[in-house]
Amino acid sequence: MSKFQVKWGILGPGGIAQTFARDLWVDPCTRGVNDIEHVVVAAASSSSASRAADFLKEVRAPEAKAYGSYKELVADPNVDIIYVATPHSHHYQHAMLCLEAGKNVLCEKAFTTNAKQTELLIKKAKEKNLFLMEAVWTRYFPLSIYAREIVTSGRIGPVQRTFADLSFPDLPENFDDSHRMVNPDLAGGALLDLGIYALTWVFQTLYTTQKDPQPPTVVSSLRKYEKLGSDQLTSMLLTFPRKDLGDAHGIATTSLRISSDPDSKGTAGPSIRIQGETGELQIFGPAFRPTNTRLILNNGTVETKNWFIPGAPESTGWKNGFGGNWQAPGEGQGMFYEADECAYALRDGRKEGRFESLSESLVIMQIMDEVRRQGGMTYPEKIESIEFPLDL
Ligand SMILES: NC(=O)C1=CN([C@@H]2O[C@H](COP(=O)(O)OP(=O)(O)OC[C@H]3O[C@@H](n4cnc5c(N)ncnc54)[C@H](OP(=O)(O)O)[C@@H]3O)[C@@H](O)[C@H]2O)C=CC1
Ligand SMILES: O=C1OC[C@@H](O)[C@H](O)[C@H]1O
Repeated sequence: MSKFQVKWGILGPGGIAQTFARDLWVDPCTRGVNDIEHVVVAAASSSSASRAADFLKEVRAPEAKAYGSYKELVADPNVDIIYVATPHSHHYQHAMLCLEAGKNVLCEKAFTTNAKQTELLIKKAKEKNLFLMEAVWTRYFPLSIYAREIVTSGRIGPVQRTFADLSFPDLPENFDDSHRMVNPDLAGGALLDLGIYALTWVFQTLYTTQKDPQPPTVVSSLRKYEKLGSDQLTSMLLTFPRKDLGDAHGIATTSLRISSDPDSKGTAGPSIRIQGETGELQIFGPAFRPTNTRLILNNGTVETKNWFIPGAPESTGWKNGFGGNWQAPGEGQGMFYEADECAYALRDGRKEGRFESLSESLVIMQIMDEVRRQGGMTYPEKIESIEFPLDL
């Protein structure tokens, strides 16, 4: 059988771009995907072509084109789709650059700095008939597909409440003031970086899976990192209106000061609890890359599952410093699941991802705008701007 090949360009050769490109290298057959293949054909650094070339060597794509500017990358006719992996402050400018040049885009989370920017990217993608997807990779995991099926199958009854947390004890020592995780110039803070995953679980279970989903309301509390003004502790209570079932509640929390998993052994219990009238589904592991589930029904049934993420057989495992990015030997990171989704969309002519529509991404950005408004957290005007092009 001939395979559908996707030619990737990487924009911004930083930490996550490296993880993503390593995952593209994993043979799709190891996850039962036999009809597509991924190849990295180009990468661009905003500072130098040699940085892009070093990156390409690291990710085992030494033959790919290395560019010293993003403009050159978007003009490369050999590239099918561009993975935008710069800080979220810059996603609007960089994704718009790609779309204007006629490229399909997978853009890292958070989609943009604010909802207006997301809205304009969606408008541009539609106008140009291009594929656009926010890289909320967790949505494409087999574990997430299972969780959504548990909800839609009715096995736990109508879901009344979902709790989800993603917190890491990184402050004050792990990030200097210029780090993208805290620097307001790079749209830093817990909410846009980590809180989006807690919101992902709340939305997957109370919005994506509903027949006629309505945007929720939110009340929230946000504590700033005194030094810089970005958020370090944010808690959100969302109310999802439902016609026949009554309101459901989602509680999404995030922090850069405390941990979802203080002993790194899971002793603290599930990071996500999806609670229905006849049972609950618990999800274990960091909310962005969970690996275990436990279904507990009111009738006493308990079903536990491990969701191994297959990688290159020779992979010896690795850990990349902060934020719980690790892989056990033989594991992949799991970013290839979202890459596969992009491949199938390009092959089949779809313009958005199946498990998070662009309109849902927009609703989530609107919620994060509202949480920032309630907490009085603003970013510098230049990164909130909708002007394009703008040299940030
Ligand atoms: N899905 C996931 O699991 C993860 C997603 N992310 C997301 O990916 C994005 C990037 O994060 P991460 O890879 O950790 O960031 P890094 O700082 O490691 O890399 C970002 C890259 O963007 C480029 N860049 C362009 N302009 C700037 C600028 N003004 N300041 C800093 N870098 C710039 C740089 O490459 P150059 O200038 O050479 O082009 C840099 O290498 C974020 O939006 C983050 O939310 C991050 C970690 C995990
Ligand atoms: O998206 C992410 O997921 C993993 C975290 O470690 C990282 O900080 C974040 O950007």
